[in-house]
Amino acid sequence: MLNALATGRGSAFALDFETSAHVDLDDSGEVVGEIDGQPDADTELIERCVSLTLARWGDDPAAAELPQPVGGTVRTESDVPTAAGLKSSSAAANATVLATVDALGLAGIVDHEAACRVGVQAAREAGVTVTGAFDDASASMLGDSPSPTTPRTNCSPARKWPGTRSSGRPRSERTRPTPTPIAADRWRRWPVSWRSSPSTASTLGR
Ligand SMILES: Nc1ncnc2c1ncn2[C@@H]1O[C@H](COP(=O)(O)OP(=O)(O)OP(=O)(O)O)[C@@H](O)[C@H]1O
Ligand SMILES: O=C(O)C1=C[C@@H](O)[C@@H](O)[C@H](O)C1
Repeated sequence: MLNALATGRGSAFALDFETSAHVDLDDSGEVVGEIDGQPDADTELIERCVSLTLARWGDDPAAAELPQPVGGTVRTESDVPTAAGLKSSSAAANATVLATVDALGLAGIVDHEAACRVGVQAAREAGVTVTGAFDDASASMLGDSPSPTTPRTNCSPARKWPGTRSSGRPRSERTRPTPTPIAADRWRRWPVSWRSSPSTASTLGR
């Protein structure tokens, strides 16, 4: 294991903890997140994961027809302890992106590496990573049974995608680490795998 904070390059391995996400799409025009057992926790990361995934693949010709204006709910459950140096956020982001892909009817079509990158982007935007933590995210997504799929990278950004609004306390009152400014850099390619049930996806902890 190598921490990427010093050089921007790191490595990580998966632990046998499970994180699950359940996504339901609706016509609310907003994405509302919930973390099981943590009513005051910050849900911005998982909401951004849903929104970015919809923006990336919602217009894919193979995607299910979406409600308009598209929104939804996302709920995570996790065995990964938070704030323990185990990057629970990477597992939550991965599970949420995959559950959203599943809700779009694109499970098995969307490339797992690309899905992982969307979670990393959401983590950057939510301010829960310094480097992007692609090492942690890819270790979580990879698990123990790689299952490569055909890359599908083209989609149109023409549709208006949902913003985010969380239930519960105002953001200012919720528990959240101080965001750290990050430098823009490039993600590396990495094979990943995942397993899921309809609209629900699980990933391993780092
Ligand atoms: N299970 C989860 N579901 C949804 N969001 C989560 C989950 N775990 C973490 N997050 C989001 O990520 C943020 C940071 O989580 P955490 O404090 O565990 O830090 P981390 O960066 O994931 O890990 P580390 O402990 O290695 O620093 C949380 O405030 C929350 O917004
Ligand atoms: O947020 C980050 O950029 C990182 C966090 C830690 O988990 C590190 O282990 C990782 O390499 C990078």
